[in-house]
Amino acid sequence: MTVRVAVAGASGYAGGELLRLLLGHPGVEIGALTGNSSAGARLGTLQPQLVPLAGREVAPTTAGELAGHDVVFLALPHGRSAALARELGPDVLVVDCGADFRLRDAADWEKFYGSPHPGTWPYGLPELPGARAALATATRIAVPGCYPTAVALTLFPAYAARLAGPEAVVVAASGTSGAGRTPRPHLLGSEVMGSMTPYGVGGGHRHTPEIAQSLSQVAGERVTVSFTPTLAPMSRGILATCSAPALPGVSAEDVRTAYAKAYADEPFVRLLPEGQWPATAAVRGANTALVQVALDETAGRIVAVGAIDNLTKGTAGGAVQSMNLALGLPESTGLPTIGVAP
Ligand SMILES: NC(=O)C1=CN([C@@H]2O[C@H](COP(=O)(O)OP(=O)(O)OC[C@H]3O[C@@H](n4cnc5c(N)ncnc54)[C@H](OP(=O)(O)O)[C@@H]3O)[C@@H](O)[C@H]2O)C=CC1
Ligand SMILES: CC(=O)N[C@@H](CCC(=O)OP(=O)(O)O)C(=O)O
Repeated sequence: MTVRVAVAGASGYAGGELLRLLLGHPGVEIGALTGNSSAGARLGTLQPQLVPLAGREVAPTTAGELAGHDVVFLALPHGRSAALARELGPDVLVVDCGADFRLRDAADWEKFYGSPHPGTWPYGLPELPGARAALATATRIAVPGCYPTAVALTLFPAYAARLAGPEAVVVAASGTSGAGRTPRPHLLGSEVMGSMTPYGVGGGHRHTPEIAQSLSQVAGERVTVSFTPTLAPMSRGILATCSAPALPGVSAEDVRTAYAKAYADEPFVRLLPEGQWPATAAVRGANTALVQVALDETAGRIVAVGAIDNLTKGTAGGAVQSMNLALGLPESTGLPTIGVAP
């Protein structure tokens, strides 16, 4: 089976990573590549790493250009997906890398995105309990945000096993590609190199409700999250340091056993051997999450750390993984698990 795939937002970081992965996918033929300000340019001038597509012209992002494909990936700014998706038939698999359809709670959406709630699609994080069944029959998929992917994979086993109390604390560092390709002063090399700084502090980051949504769903109760993102001087990668209160009587062995059980059969999540902690360099370009966990007995907290590549497992790799499930293909098809290090 070969499916014809279009990528809207092909000139951006997420679109570029999607195309890198799709070029190595044996069941895919790459159709339309669309952009906005870059329409009319050759892709090779925008994404020189995508050598086989260098001569392809970027088309404008319209429903007409995206029609006639089996799968359409949307890698567009927030708010641009709903209108396009409505014009693509119900039989087309639409995989949205943006935030528009991730949140179930309309009030959360309106508070953090400042616009009417566009709706909710099946959430493209296959490792979450119950997600694979929903994705197998989906024709619309909401790819999680990069921080929410990293945090959910790092913390959910503690909630699934009922080991943690409902107040999670997360500090996560991201590489600058997480902010997209639009030039902004705080992303200048001279601002980022040799420096780290937090942003969205105090519950203001729009990924806070998305993280809480996943953890609450797994926990079966409302989990609150204190989330502090930081910008790190690297192009790719997220390192999420997460903790939650250990419930009374929970032992280090309980914690280790819960994580080992959760990830025993997962193709893309690896619980590291005891004592080894994740590093972003090890997952660069791979659809892998590396996770480690410990019980801090003095503080009474479960501490877990996860590393992903924000553009691979955090966006494009997760999107292709979900596409595979929705098309009935083996979930790992076309997805690298080997990182590029150093
Ligand atoms: N970067 C990341 O790590 C992650 C990104 N995402 C999501 O993926 C989506 C794309 O992000 P990213 O690739 O980083 O962003 P970029 O800024 O790198 O790319 C944005 C893309 O959208 C196009 N675009 C810009 N404005 C419009 C418009 N008005 N109408 C149609 N197309 C437009 C751009 O086209 P042109 O260049 O031609 O103007 C470009 O192709 C976002 O929703 C983002 O939240 C999700 C998880 C992680
Ligand atoms: C470093 C950086 O700026 N990261 C982005 C998150 C990127 C991501 O996952 O985003 P979406 O929800 O936009 O899809 C941010 O904090 O806004």
